[in-house]
Amino acid sequence: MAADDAVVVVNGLNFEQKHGKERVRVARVWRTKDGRHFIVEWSVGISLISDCVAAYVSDDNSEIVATDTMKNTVYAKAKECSDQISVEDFAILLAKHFTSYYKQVTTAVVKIAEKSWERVSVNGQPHNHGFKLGSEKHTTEVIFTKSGALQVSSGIEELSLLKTTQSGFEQFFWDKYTALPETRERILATKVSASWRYSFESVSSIPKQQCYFTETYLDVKKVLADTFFGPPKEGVYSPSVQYTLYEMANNVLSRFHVISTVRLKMPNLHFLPVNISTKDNRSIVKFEDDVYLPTDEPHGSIEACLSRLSSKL
Ligand SMILES: O=c1[nH]c(=O)c2[nH]c(=O)[nH]c2[nH]1
Repeated sequence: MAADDAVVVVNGLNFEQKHGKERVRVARVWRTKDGRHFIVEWSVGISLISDCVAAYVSDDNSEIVATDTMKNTVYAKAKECSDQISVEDFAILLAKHFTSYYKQVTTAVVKIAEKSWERVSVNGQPHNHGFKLGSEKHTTEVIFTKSGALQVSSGIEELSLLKTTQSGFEQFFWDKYTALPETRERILATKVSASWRYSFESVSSIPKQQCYFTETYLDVKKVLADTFFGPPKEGVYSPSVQYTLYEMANNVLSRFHVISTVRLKMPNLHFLPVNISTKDNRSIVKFEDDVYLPTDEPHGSIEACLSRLSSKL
């Protein structure tokens, strides 16, 4: 748990607790006067560290903020947001509310995942109120304490990326169990999970721009994808998932000074060459960098965290 003050001694033992509500689903639509609509769909998780030890050790529930109340608060606060708000700002708004409204709450942890509803175009024109779902999710985690200490992280889940060439894997450690052939030509496919921590330590240090976090999210996503793919014509050679992951993380830290830590998880989703031959060695399908068997079981799992020397992990 985040705060040291969450640990108390009960009957000679250390005790820490928190409670909250998970997967509170809410969608919020904003409508402009000229008929253009905007929508977000969020799944909200709230966890409160509060002084309600009495409820654990006796039948005294008097200090419990009911998780049903937390759920209702999500809808009430969404209603109050008359202007479009980023998922990070909504998480901050909720966390600030819980820590200021309830004297017994010392820390609020709010996690939200936003679905990627994207405006559709019809006949080349952006539609006023039509949206389609992209595959990746925009996530955030906000930790806010009563004293005003803030941590904001954002992330991407399920960002599927694939390139059909400019990837290889050679000169890896060789032992009696190694069978994998070396290659300079393979498909590189992954489903990126990324999370990054902002260096802001209080609400007042966040830039005032309305959709600051949404824009930064889109910019980080672009840096991650552009680094993975390289320039449009020639691409960029990847000698391993590890190398490409490091380049992606490093580019995020060098482009965004407000980000102190970036964590990346990139499964290696194998596309296996297809070679089929008969018993008497007649080839039915001969692999010529064209027919693959896509598989995600098993898959390689590669993850790393890169942070500035000055940052707290
Ligand atoms: O880029 C890769 N990294 C690995 O660690 C690995 N291991 C493996 O079998 N293939 C690959 N590819």
